[in-house]
Amino acid sequence: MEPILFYKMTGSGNDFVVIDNRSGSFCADAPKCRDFVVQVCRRKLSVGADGVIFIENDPECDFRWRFFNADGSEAEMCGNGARCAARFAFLTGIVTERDLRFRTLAGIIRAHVDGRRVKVQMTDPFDFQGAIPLEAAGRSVTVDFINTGVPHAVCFLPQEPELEQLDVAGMGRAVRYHERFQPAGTNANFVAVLGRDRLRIRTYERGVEDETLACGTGSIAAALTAHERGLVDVPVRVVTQGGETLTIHFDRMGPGEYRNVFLEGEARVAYEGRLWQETL
Ligand SMILES: N[C@H](CCC[C@H](N)C(=O)O)C(=O)O
Repeated sequence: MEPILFYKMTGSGNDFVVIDNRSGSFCADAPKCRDFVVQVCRRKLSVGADGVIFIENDPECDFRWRFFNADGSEAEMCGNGARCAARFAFLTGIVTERDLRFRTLAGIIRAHVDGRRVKVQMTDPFDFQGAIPLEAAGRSVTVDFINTGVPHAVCFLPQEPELEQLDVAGMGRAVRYHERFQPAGTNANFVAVLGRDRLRIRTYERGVEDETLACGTGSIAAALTAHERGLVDVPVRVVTQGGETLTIHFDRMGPGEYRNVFLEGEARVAYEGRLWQETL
């Protein structure tokens, strides 16, 4: 069978296989698509990634996408993936303008591509819930919750050293699967406030089922809930586990109500690949 062409991209350490699927040859058969994603995301056994992005035709927008986590689950949105998708479309000539729009399950995303830096306007966050008490992994914690395209729980820690030492995989899994957030589950973010303009974050991602080096929608959730608590001003810079900083702009419209949410950071191409079927 023909090798499959793809770009391997990283949005601040959140890494993705990006495929031009305007021919429609993927995703038509959901179980096959899910199996393909799971196989290709296996590190050391195939390309390895946190997720797969398929770019497809759309009647109104420049394109539409379908986003899949490494476990094969399809997610409504991915902030870092959106930045990679926008740059991929510009680099491969799917779009010719630096300002573009694409359709996702969460809604339409606008993006501006400026070299490696990409700024995306997110869909409006919703379902803010403040100060939820939880028993997780044997600890009593309090989390805020907001949906920034996908569901996010945010736990603020008093000091950065506690964040560095935290068992994010263990605590994250306990929050992600907590009954309070079923059936959809949630991503789990652990945050330390570094200043009125900066946060430090570590994220356990639903669908990757582990800590990732960055999470765009999680960084937004942390910025919005920190602002709701009066801990930061706009814009908020979020220092991710991979060391890169994401910048988040937004307007607060009222208690737990945010609009005009923008996520900005680098989206890089690691390599262009030809995927051989034998690793699937
Ligand atoms: N794992 C997330 C989707 C990807 C979110 C993250 N990679 C981002 O950059 O927003 C979920 O299933 O809810």
